[in-house]
Amino acid sequence: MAVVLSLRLLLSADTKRPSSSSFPKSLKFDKRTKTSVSTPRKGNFNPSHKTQKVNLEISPHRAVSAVRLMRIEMGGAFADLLNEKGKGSGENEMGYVGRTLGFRTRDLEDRDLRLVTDIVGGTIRWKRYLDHLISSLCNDGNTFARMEPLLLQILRIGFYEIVKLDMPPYAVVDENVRLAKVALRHGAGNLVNAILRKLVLLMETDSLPLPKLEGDDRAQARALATLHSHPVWMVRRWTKHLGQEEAIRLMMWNNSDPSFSLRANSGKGLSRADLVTKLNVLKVPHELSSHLNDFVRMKTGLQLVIQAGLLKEGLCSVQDESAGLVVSVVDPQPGESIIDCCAAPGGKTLYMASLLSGQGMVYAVDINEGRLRILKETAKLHQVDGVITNVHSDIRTFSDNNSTECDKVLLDAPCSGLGVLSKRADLRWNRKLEDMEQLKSLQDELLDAASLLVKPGGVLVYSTCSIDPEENEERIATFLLRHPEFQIDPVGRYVPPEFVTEQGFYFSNPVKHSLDGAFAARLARAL
Ligand SMILES: C[S@@+](CC[C@H](N)C(=O)[O-])C[C@H]1O[C@@H](n2cnc3c(N)ncnc32)[C@H](O)[C@@H]1O
Repeated sequence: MAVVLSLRLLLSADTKRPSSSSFPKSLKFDKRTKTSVSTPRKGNFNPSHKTQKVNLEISPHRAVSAVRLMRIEMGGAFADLLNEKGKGSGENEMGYVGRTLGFRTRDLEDRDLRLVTDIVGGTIRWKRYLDHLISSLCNDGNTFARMEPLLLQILRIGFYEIVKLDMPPYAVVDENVRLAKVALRHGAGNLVNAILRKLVLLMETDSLPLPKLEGDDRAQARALATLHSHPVWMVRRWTKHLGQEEAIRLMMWNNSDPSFSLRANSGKGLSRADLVTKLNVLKVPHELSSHLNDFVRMKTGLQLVIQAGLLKEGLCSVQDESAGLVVSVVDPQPGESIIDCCAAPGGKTLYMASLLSGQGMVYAVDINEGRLRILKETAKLHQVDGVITNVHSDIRTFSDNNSTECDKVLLDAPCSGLGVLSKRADLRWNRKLEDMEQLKSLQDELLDAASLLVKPGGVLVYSTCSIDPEENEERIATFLLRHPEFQIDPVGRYVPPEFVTEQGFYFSNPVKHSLDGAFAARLARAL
């Protein structure tokens, strides 16, 4: 469900991009800084597509991937959107190609869509690594620095297909050259040809120009950042906290294909056994979660689940087990009152509500009205709206103005998301080191506000989808200094022992548990 929720969020975000009048109908990209892409509109929205040129020589997945990558880089699209789309997504994507490049290709088939998903996600993840190779193979530094955006995306796609997807190299060269010639101009095609052929030769002699892991810590961090395609600051941080070997394993996890979990929605009367039957009919390979009764894990087949309408009908949600285990830490019981302080888009609220068996109340507070609206609609769809009250507010104002005290309070705080980089392909490039300080002081403020809403004898759960100790253990340590009325309630009674840290916190480690990274502390307020 989180996926469906975010899809809807993303689509609504898409529609809020600058008006189409500011963009030409189709364009050639001159300078990287001046690039624009045509503005998305809702639905199958390109009435003029029948009159647009159709170029059957260009492979649809490459044209769509190139345009999609351009849009992501411009902030006009989200990297994981394609994972989330069902019927009609091919037509929408081709609409963007038509308006951006001025021609369409043949329609996308399901296989093409899967390729687009792989190529877009992979090209984004491997951006630093690919750019290192591309710039090394350009004749001079200026060629790369001044490369127009569409040309760069075509080259990245070609490099990714050859180096990481192991696709037949000369077919990749031909197809990407053709795309550059048709979408840009003849000379661009020649450049793509020259650079990709150099790459193929280097691959054949196993002599890619990659940095060596040598020199001082900084030099090694830079080399690792290129070899595993992450920002240098993340590598330095993880090397410091985890050691180099573990940091490398983490980066390898972040670069691997994400797996997904589905939660059977008991609120709608669907048991996990019912969900398994449906997945078997769809021939989606899956396994039962060994940690959570309502969850199944799957590596592939999400598109099939979406196309079959299971998410749209509210029968199940896409939710990582690591998030489900945070709810286990809260341990909602029928009859309880629970405040979810940062609730939207509602993954945890909805799961908690489904565990209340119709008795009790989850107050879902969020500062973001749009996201909260989605939570409200999904709660209705999931038939758990009877036990959810939506509150649009900043939790700091809410706790100042309300004397409410509840049995349990969940603060699923805004965080760096460093635990979910395998699912969020572009997040590593958007997150900056400076964000960490701001996030930490926001987390402290939200913790203080949330603590006021816990009744004496009640429980406060602080959680993040970060693996960074400064956002996790450190925030709790400083909170406990400010709030001696709280103490750690070890989570061993609520989650399997492999997730319990020495201090009694819940921690899912992507490398160790093959789940997203997540943290939760359960804090009991004195009577
Ligand atoms: C990590 S997300 C929550 C995800 C959610 N718990 C779930 O499981 O789907 C953080 C949320 O905090 C909200 N938020 C940020 N600052 C807030 C504040 N001061 N008061 C209330 N909500 C806030 C954001 O709008 C965002 O929806």
